[in-house]
Amino acid sequence: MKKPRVCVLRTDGINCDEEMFYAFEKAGAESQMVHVNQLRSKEVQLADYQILALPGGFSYGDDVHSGKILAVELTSFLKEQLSEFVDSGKLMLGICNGFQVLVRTGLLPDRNQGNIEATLTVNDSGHFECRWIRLLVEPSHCVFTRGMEGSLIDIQVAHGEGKFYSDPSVIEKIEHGGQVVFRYAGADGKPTALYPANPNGSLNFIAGICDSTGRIMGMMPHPERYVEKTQHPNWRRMPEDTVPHGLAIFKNAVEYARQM
Ligand SMILES: NC(=O)CC[C@H](N)C(=O)O
Repeated sequence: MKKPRVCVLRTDGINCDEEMFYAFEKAGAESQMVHVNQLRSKEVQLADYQILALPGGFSYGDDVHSGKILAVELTSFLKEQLSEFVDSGKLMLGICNGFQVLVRTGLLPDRNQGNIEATLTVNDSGHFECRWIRLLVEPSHCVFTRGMEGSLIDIQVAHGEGKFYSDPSVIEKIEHGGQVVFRYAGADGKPTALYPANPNGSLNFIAGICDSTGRIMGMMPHPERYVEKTQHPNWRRMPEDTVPHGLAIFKNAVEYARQM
């Protein structure tokens, strides 16, 4: 069966692109590094891919606001291509800086390019948080977490601006629309506002959301950093057949994209 093709989008300051590339390859896809200028010049066509992956990092040095400049670039020069991509049933994944970009384009929470309805702002702690945390996978429309609902996953965060924040009416829409995909969880497995289990103070403990189709997903934590068992600090104590929690997310995406 043909491998789904993944466009791993790069630009100045992105630094999690190699990991994203590897995670999708490991999950059975064919990854390709694409610089945003290659899409702008039409040297590369977005339509040739089934998945668009926006990696983490510090695009354009987090200047103005994390993810802001890349978001403006995308909505200014690639708006139609992005809409066509989503409307044709394809997948988009934004991790950390990629999530910030998706929110600042308006593609999240619900495919409204140019209309920013939410933000990811400075962590309540006031500093960069880089460590392992735990997430609860919520029941949602998200195709990336099929079969994982209700489970707890171990994952790393690495961000300074990860606090999900928006108007209460937007939060309500996301909550009632089954668009909350991940929440920060405490040692008891329940969603929590308490630091350090919740690293940023996100409203409703939100760590990741999807659009109403479930095909655009953004999350602050980094699943691409846990696609090998040995990346987990306690890997020696884990059962032989443990599937790294991050890999499960990429496998779901690849499985879905195979059916296209
Ligand atoms: N790892 C990342 O993608 C970091 C995102 C962003 N630069 C922040 O600090 O919030």
